[in-house]
Amino acid sequence: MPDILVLYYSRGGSVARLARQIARGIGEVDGMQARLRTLPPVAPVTTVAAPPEPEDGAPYVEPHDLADCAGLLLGSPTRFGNMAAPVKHFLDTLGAEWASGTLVGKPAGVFTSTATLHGGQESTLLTMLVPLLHHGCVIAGIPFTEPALSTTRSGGTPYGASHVAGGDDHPEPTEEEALLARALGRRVAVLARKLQA
Ligand SMILES: Cc1cc2nc3c(=O)[nH]c(=O)nc-3n(C[C@H](O)[C@H](O)[C@H](O)COP(=O)(O)O)c2cc1C
Repeated sequence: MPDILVLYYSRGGSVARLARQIARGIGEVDGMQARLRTLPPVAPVTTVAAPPEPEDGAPYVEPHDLADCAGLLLGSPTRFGNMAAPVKHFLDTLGAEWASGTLVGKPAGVFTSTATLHGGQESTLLTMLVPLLHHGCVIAGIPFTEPALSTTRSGGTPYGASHVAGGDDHPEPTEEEALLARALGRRVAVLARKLQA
């Protein structure tokens, strides 16, 4: 069974921690496992095209990761109500994958982190789904049958998993944010297994 790709960019660690919860959820589904991959930063003036991979944490994504995966979870910090530039930059390199239908029929979900409660989580999550629709992904959100979706006082949305880091950028998800991130990971993994059957 191919892996579920959990691909994210994170500068301060919040999105990375959500990614780990999502990976846990994927691992809770029999026969499924997560492949964690990250993205390099971009800069207005680039002296090194691809900075060296960080020594700890997930390696940088490679094109074959998209081809190999049975499903995809895509994560980004919120930047002005939208995804961060490294994620958009990566998506903009996927012309060949779009043309050959690499992601067609694969289940996909999204996740984000913000500083503030009403600072654009939903706009970020929804706009991250748009390119995934162009790629033919089968979109998965979080249904309200997950009780934490109705009780959370911070992150966690029907459009995807999320975390509110606050003004001090606290990266650790709350219990409910973590529960909902795991639920999204499980859901994409279960869907991938069914779609492959
Ligand atoms: C340039 C920039 C723009 C940001 N825009 C928003 C925003 O629109 N709404 C918000 O609540 N937080 C915003 N933030 C805060 C980040 O979304 C927040 O710190 C997030 O948790 C970072 O995730 P990370 O720790 O994985 O890098 C912004 C941060 C930066 C650097």
